[in-house]
Amino acid sequence: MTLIDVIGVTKRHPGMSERPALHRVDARFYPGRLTVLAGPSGSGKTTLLSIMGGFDVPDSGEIRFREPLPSGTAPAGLAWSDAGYLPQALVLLDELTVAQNVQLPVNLAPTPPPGDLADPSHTTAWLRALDIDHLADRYPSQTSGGEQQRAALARALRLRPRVLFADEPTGQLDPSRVDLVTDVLRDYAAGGAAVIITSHDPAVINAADTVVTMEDGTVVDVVHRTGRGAMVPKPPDHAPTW
Ligand SMILES: Nc1ncnc2c1ncn2[C@@H]1O[C@H](COP(=O)(O)OP(=O)(O)OP(=O)(O)O)[C@@H](O)[C@H]1O
Repeated sequence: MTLIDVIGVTKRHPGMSERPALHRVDARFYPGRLTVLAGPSGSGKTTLLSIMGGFDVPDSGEIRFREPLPSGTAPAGLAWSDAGYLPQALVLLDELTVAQNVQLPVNLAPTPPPGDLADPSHTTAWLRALDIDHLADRYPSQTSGGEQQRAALARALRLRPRVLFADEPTGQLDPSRVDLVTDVLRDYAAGGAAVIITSHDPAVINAADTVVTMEDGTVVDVVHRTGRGAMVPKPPDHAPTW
C-alpha cells in the first residue's frame, strides 16, 4: 500500500510562461522506504517535495495521504508528528541553542506527544545519532553549515513523523557525514516511515530503496530495489502509471 499518492499535479511558478515546474506528475510513495527524487537541476524535485509537504500548492491535481496519515487532510494540515520537513534553507532559530531548536517541535505541538516522546533525552539521542551532541548548547551561528543541516534534520525527526521530507539533506556534508546521514535516513525508513528526499549525490542515490528520476517537470523513471544494489523495475503492487 502506498502512503502518499501524487495525482496529476501541475505547478507553474509565478512568472513561468512556458514549461511549468511540474506537468501532470503522478507518483506513489511507500512506507518503509528511502525514496530519492533525483534528476537535473530545475527538473522539479524541490517543487514536488514542497507541495507534498504543504509549503506550496499545485495549480491542478492533488496529493492523497493514506492511513496512518490523516487521509482527507491537505498537505498544509499535516502535524509535525505526521510529517517532518527539512527545507534547503534549514530555518533554525538563531536565538535558540541547537538542542532547543531540536526540542522545538515538542514545545509547539498542539497536544503532548505520546509516551515519553516529550522527554529531552530524545533530543539528545538524535543529536548523538547525527554526531552533533557536543554542539547542543551552541547557537546555530556558532556552528558550521553541515552541523546546522544535521541539527535541522534532527528537528524534523524529533516527533518521529510517519513521513520525512528532506530537501538535499546531505548537500553541505563531507563524504563521511554523507554516509552517516544516509544510514540514519535508511534506518528511519526501515522502522516503517516513508523517507522522501531530493539529492544529486550518487552515494545517496545508490543507497536509496526507490529512485524517482525527474526531468523537465515530469517523472521519467522509477526504480525500486529489493536490497542494496538489486534493481527491480516495479514493486509487486505497482500501478501501471509507474
Ligand atoms: N519561486 C519560484 N519562482 C519562479 N520559478 C521557480 C520558483 N521555484 C522554482 N522555480 C523554477 O521551477 C523549476 C523547478 O525548480 P525546482 O526548484 O523544483 O527544481 P529542482 O529539481 O529542485 O532543482 P535543484 O536540483 O537545482 O534544486 C525551475 O525551472 C525553477 O527555475
